[in-house]
Amino acid sequence: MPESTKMNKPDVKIVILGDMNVGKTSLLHRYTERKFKDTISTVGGAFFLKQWGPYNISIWDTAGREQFHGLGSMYCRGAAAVILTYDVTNWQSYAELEDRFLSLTDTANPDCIFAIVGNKADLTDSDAHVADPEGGQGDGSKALAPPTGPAPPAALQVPKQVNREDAMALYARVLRYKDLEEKACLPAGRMCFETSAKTGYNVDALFESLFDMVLPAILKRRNNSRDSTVDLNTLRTHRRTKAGCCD
Ligand SMILES: Nc1nc2c(ncn2[C@@H]2O[C@H](COP(=O)(O)OP(=O)(O)OP(=O)(O)O)[C@@H](O)[C@H]2O)c(=O)[nH]1
Ligand SMILES: [Mg+2]
Repeated sequence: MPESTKMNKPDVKIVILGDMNVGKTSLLHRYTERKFKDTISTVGGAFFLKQWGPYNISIWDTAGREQFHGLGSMYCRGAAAVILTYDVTNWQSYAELEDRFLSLTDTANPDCIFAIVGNKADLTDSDAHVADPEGGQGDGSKALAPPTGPAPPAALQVPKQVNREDAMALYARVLRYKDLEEKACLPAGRMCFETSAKTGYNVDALFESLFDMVLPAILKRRNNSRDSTVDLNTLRTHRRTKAGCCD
């Protein structure tokens, strides 16, 4: 049975946002199916459930197309983590994150975690052209990802328009937008990733470090709901006592 059909209610939610064509769906395919396959532009949104230890994590893929923009804040409602994705060869896709997508995260959890992800690193970076040697099966087991051949000659590489420093600067601005103290948050170095859905470069590292980072949010939610649970036995005894006027 596929992993996604035997799952229960999700404990926590992660949302992938970003402009159309940056590779959001491809990142999710790469992680869940260990493949880079043809995609069609996402309509609305779709989600995948991942079991991580005893917890169920839902990962929401959203549509980057302008016409679906209004749905973004709905998908972000209650999110414990948001992945802001751009294409490293496209400056506009980076600029759009702040102009168009950041405000959608107003509905996320107050302690939501943000990751900034520059995808399509294989187009610019020969390291990213090599399949991720840590590539796992998506279930925690590790296997070598298929080789992807030699890196393209430098002349065929696309110029990189967005650098890691730009991503780290955006991370700092996101924290300011959220009114969060930089010192109290996870450091930019851990939250900015360059990935390639095509080769698998850094894809497991992205998703699996986020899964670990949202675990405290799950535990907090469980504790809160335990605190607000009413013990029916206590309540019944109390009611009976009151009704009988014996107290
Ligand atoms: N070279 C390269 N191409 C990629 C990569 N990721 C995605 N692509 C290509 O980029 C195009 C868009 O990929 P999608 O995953 O559909 O993009 P998306 O962000 O989901 O787009 P929307 O659903 O429209 O918001 C496709 O042609 C992919 O094959 C990557 O890491 N490297
Ligand atoms: Mg898509």
